Amino acid sequence: MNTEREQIISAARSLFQRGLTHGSTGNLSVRVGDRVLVTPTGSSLGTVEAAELSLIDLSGAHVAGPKPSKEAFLHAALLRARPRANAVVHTHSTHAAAVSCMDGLDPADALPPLTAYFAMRVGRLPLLPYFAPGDQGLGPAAEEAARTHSALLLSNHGPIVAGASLGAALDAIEELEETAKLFLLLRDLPTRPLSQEQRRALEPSNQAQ
Ligand SMILES: O=C(O)[C@@H](O)C(=O)COP(=O)(O)O
Ligand SMILES: [Zn+2]
Repeated sequence: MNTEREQIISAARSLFQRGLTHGSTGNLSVRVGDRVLVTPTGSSLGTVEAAELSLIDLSGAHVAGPKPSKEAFLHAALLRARPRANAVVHTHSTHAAAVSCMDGLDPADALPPLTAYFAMRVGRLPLLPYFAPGDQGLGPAAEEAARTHSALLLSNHGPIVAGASLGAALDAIEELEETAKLFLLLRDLPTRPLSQEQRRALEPSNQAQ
């Protein structure tokens, strides 16, 4: 059984090696009791090591290790809002980041349910207002939205997703990225998303993640 530290490093490498994060963007966290292990600020997910992870509490306060991600407060907000979630992943994956910059999106439902897998793994995707990275002013809106949604899109930035496990959060953020890609590919074509009834039949219950 991998430790939480090893799980974070394995997920970080996987995201980086597949181009889902670049440079020193993105951050990951895993709940450990009433503490949270989170990647340190300024680190590359391609090279960060298990011994370099930071520990915060659920208020977002730094407890031990190097200075945590500047988004530690957001990770803590999602974990507070979703007591059954145990992991949070944030990336700047290209297609989701592109959608986060588009004008005219429905802020309550930023991507249509193009596929069943999106409806199952992501559900509805709120678009949160723009705040500079690390601006704690985003915390209350993120916490409120996360009570009823496991995935959020940060305007002009990228997605952040909570899951019951790190594997579940990765599945969901990867599905969000693939659906953003489909959405951009299909922009000039007539498309037929799932109906509201088809969508509702597949959406995760808020309690399940
Ligand atoms: O976009 C940003 O600057 C952050 O949201 C980010 O992705 C990386 O920040 P750190 O985790 O503080 O390195
Ligand atoms: Zn970011």
